[in-house]
Amino acid sequence: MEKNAKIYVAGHRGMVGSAILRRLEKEGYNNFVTRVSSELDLRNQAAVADFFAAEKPDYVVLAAAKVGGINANNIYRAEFLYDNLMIQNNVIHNSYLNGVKKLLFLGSSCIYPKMAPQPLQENALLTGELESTNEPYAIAKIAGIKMCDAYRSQYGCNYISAMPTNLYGPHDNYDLKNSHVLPALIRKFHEAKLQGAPEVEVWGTGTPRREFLHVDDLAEACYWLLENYNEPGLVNVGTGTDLSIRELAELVQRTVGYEGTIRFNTDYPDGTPRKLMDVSKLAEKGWKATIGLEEGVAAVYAGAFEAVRPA
Ligand SMILES: NC(=O)c1ccc[n+]([C@@H]2O[C@H](COP(=O)([O-])OP(=O)(O)OC[C@H]3O[C@@H](n4cnc5c(N)ncnc54)[C@H](OP(=O)(O)O)[C@@H]3O)[C@@H](O)[C@H]2O)c1
Ligand SMILES: C[C@@H]1O[C@H](OP(=O)(O)OP(=O)(O)OC[C@H]2O[C@@H](n3cnc4c(=O)[nH]c(N)nc43)[C@H](O)[C@@H]2O)[C@@H](O)[C@H](O)[C@@H]1O
Repeated sequence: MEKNAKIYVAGHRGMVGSAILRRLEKEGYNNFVTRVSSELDLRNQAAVADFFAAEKPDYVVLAAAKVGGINANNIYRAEFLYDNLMIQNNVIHNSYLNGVKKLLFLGSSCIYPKMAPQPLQENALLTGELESTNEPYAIAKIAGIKMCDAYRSQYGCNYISAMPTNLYGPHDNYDLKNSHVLPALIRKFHEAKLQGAPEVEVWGTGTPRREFLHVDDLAEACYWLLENYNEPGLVNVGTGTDLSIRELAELVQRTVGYEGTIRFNTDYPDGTPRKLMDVSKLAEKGWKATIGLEEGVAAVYAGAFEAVRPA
């Protein structure tokens, strides 16, 4: 990308968008256009059309989305489908109408079938049933991938799709009802330690396995993709290693220094048993994650994670 190119980072205030913005600023890019959702609701087709016509960005990072953990996905099924479809359709279509040179779309590892062979390869997409708890969100993300490819096929748009695994890092969401597991556990153990609580509740059985990538590693991968990757289809972005939720809880317990007990509440769903991604496609092109989980969680905790965001 040209150093003076105008880059629109949609969702720049979120965990991923802010990490990508930090990475691009570090590289010397300084011609950004951003909007918070109260200024520009990306579900609003007319507002997005006016925004793109006025700003005409050269590049777009689409990191705006309705995002949440297993509980939020399972409860707000309509919002996860509607919001994400509207955001994607409006940003991708108006990028095309306004001649955006390249767009990076962010999907998620939940797009793969619940029981697909592990580690998950990109060609597993649409080969089986999805996990029910986040099917609406996954369907929206799959639509985004297919839309990028359809606009490449019909209009020659260079729109690429990256599939990150579960992420964590600065500006994560710590709302205990709607967040992902890692920020939730960091907050739960932290508050239990402060309050001297005898136990911490962990959802599910503790047996599912998850892969966790620090968001600064993701931002590095996204920068590489923006500079070097111009192919249709999708590319997994992860660490290539996973652990059980029980092991994760014990890791966070050690990091926080909490000495009480862990209680598993199976009233909550486990979700997908495992979703370890095959990261060889990006590894063959020279990118690998560098931040280990123990180190990353310690850094997040030491950063005295931000106040809980409004629900
Ligand atoms: N977190 C993960 O574990 C994870 C894993 C895989 C993939 N991803 C993907 O990464 C991307 C970003 O996720 P994240 O974790 O950074 O989420 P996040 O912290 O919740 O940030 C989402 C951003 O989207 C913006 N947004 C939401 N609805 C909007 C609307 N109607 N109009 C305009 N902006 C809107 C928000 O803007 P405001 O702040 O201005 O309200 C927010 O900054 C998403 O595509 C997500 O699917 C995330
Ligand atoms: C990357 C994201 O993965 C998401 O799936 P997924 O990893 O199961 O979403 P998480 O909410 O991170 O849950 C991962 C696992 O951690 C368990 N878990 C244990 N304690 C907690 C807790 O306190 N909070 C939460 N949230 N989970 C907890 C949860 O039951 C599940 O088995 C998708 O729903 C999203 O759409 C997105 O794709």
